[in-house]
Amino acid sequence: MQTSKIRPVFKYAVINFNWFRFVSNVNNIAVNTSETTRQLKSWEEIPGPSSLPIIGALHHFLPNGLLYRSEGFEMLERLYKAFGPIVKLPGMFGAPSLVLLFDAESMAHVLRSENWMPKRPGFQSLEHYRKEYKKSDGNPDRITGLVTDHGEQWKKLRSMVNPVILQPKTIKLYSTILDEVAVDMIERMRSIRDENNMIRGDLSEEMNLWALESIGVVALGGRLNCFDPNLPADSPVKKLIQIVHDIFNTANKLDFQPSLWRYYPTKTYKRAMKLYEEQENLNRYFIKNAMDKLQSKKSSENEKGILEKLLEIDEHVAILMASDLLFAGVDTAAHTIIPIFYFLATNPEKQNKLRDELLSKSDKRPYLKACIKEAMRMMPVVAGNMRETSKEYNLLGYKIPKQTYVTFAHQYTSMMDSHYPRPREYIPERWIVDKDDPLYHGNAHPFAFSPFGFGVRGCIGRRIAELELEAFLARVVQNFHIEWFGEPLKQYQSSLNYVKGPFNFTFKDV
Ligand code: HEM
Repeated sequence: MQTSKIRPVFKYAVINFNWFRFVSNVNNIAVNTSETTRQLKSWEEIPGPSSLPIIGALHHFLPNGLLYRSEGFEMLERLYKAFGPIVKLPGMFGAPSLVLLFDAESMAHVLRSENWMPKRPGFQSLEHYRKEYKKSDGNPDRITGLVTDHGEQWKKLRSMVNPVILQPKTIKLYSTILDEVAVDMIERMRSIRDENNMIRGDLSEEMNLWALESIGVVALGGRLNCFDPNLPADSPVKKLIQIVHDIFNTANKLDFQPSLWRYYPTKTYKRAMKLYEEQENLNRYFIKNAMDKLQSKKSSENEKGILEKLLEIDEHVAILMASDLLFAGVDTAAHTIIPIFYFLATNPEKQNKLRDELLSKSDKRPYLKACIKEAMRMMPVVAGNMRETSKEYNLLGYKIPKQTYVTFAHQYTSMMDSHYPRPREYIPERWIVDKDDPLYHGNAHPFAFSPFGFGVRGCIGRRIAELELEAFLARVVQNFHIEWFGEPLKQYQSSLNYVKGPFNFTFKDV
């Protein structure tokens, strides 16, 4: 029996078959005995892969099993086809189970009902590092970050930083500098192309450099010089990129797959603690440099950026947020832009249409936004989302206990033809056509596609990410005609959906 056959359903604060060590045992939960509740079908009756003692659902991953050699979208498809819109995924090795939803209305019900104090499970090992392993000031109520805090601590932090980070006026401040980053990246791409117009080396590494340089100007208020052609492999920026990537992968093993780290310090646990510490030290280095630069520069009130404004509120909060932005904003943006290139390369008429819009010099760029959205619908970097329920639910006639992990299969629902006609075709037009067009995106359930999450806990970096992607994509399409050859681009799953090479792109000057 190979545990490597256990593949995650989807992740990033998201989903997996096997990760549920910290949820209360569903059997211990008090059951509401109202008339309606009694009529509901029980937990045991929720359809899903059968579970055997101890090994749970592992046998489904073995040859002839339903989920054999499946992962990501394909695994979701098999589960949906076999069991329908609500699926119970049995836990393994004593871990609790989770409920997977393919029904957009049920997703809406849970997400809206949980929107007061939403709990998105995930990254428990990072939470453990920040709250227990470090024990830096012995204060259990100490705020540790948006990714790792829950309840009142999370709410306090989020309400402190929302007015700064979500403020359209503040975000707009970064449009010029993000465009400068994009222009510099175009230069770099030109300089590292080979005679066939392909990027030498690993394109995903290059896109990570672009993403870090972009988020660096936002989180730290200055350039990190990621595009320096002489950057050594052990430079702080390269180290940070590697560490962020390693953390997503290591956290995936600890937080989403069966692991005994809660009971004794496993090898992966020790590696994770080291990684978290290295990341903390690197962040400290970057933040200190940024703060030194700020001190030597006098800025006027209306020029203040995110770091300066957060520093005025609280230095601890400013440092935490800079760290979280550097963590959450690199791989996500890098592995979103590559699929966008891919869909434009494989749909040259759409690429030409986009270029026409960009060259028209109009201030409004609806097709640019539509091209980005459509790629995110088809190949999202975050496959879905999750909430831990704070109360009991009736979902599609089944009783869902309090403290259940409910996961939303957005990667799948955004590809259902009941929501998006011709779902496997890249049609950016669907996001801009009028209501009477059958492709009109408003015909889809509003919760079928949700790349940045939902509500008060939704992605705080959404506007920043959109601005970065728009600035860079515009420059790329203005400068290059992108082509693709060979097999279709594929994703592999870790905490995020990563695209994997070979990256058979050519970037020809237009
Ligand atoms: C295309 C890029 C991105 C995607 C698809 C994405 C997606 C998401 C999603 C799905 C969530 C969970 C939301 C929820 O639970 O409802 C999230 C949370 C978060 N994202 Fe992003 N994100 C992206 C880029 C960024 C960037 C650039 C930053 C930093 C500026 C960022 C910072 C965060 C943070 C800090 C959270 C946690 C928020 C909280 O729990 O309060 N993300 N993101």
